[in-house]
Amino acid sequence: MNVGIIGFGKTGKAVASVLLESKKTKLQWVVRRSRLLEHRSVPEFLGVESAEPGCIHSKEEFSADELFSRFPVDAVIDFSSESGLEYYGDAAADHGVTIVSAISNYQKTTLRRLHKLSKRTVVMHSPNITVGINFLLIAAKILKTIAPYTDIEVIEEHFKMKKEVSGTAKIIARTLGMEVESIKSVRAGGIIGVHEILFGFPYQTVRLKHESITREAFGNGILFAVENLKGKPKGFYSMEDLLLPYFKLQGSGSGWAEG
Ligand SMILES: NC(=O)C1=CN([C@@H]2O[C@H](COP(=O)(O)OP(=O)(O)OC[C@H]3O[C@@H](n4cnc5c(N)ncnc54)[C@H](O)[C@@H]3O)[C@@H](O)[C@H]2O)C=CC1
Ligand SMILES: O=C(O)C1=N[C@H](C(=O)O)C[C@H](O)C1
Repeated sequence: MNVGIIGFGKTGKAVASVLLESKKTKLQWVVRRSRLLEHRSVPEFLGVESAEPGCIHSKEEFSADELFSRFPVDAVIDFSSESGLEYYGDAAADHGVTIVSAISNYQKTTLRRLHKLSKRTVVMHSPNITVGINFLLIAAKILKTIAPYTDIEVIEEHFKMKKEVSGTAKIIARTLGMEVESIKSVRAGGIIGVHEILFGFPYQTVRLKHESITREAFGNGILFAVENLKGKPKGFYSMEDLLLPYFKLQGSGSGWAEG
């Protein structure tokens, strides 16, 4: 699958390195704000051997329409910022390019715009694209259904410079019917991303916890997403939509629960 990345910052670089290593994707280009490194290649920048072009472009160089026409991709992956969609959204829909947006904190208006684009192409949005956190979210929903009486706390930990409350934590809180103001945030050092959902039962505590050890974890999530979006009809998808089919365990089951 031919892919392009918008945003070549902390996470875009890590995701690009994972995509270059994968045989499932071919990195055609990355688009960044600055003209620095223009026309160099991501493999060269990362110092890795790769036959993939991974050409570095600045958003000033081409319109997105020109970019998709000259360097076609099957999917565009967004690790830029809220404003990234303005640059590529319409052109992606015009060219039938799948949109995978990983922007964690969208304003309502931008989210509505993304939904509108999903009428014209496949769109996936995930504020946290790791398989682990989305599995946790499904597990938390199940546990809350089993034990609606528990006290629940959502704790998120990130690197010192992250200003906003994590988009992941907000989705978790909203999914569990909690106020986003109740989220506990820790900012320290270079923590990549930790999310914990604590269920306080009367005589026990259940902690569902996920830790992104390096930003390459998000690259693995992207690989899962593009693989599972293949062949999907136009529409709006979350990582949960892609994970749920895997919850139907095959066979009679051989777990310990059968005693
Ligand atoms: N969904 C997920 O799993 C994850 C989401 N994120 C989100 O991804 C975004 C980027 O995170 P970081 O890489 O840590 O930030 P960063 O600030 O290190 O990198 C963002 C890059 O995108 C560029 N950029 C911003 N707006 C742009 C535009 N309109 N066009 C082209 N380039 C643009 C910036 O110049 C910068 O180089 C944030 O919203 C963050 O919350 C980050 C990690 C995981
Ligand atoms: O900014 C980040 O880095 C991350 N942001 C996402 C969020 O805000 O939820 C996801 C991940 O935790 C890393």
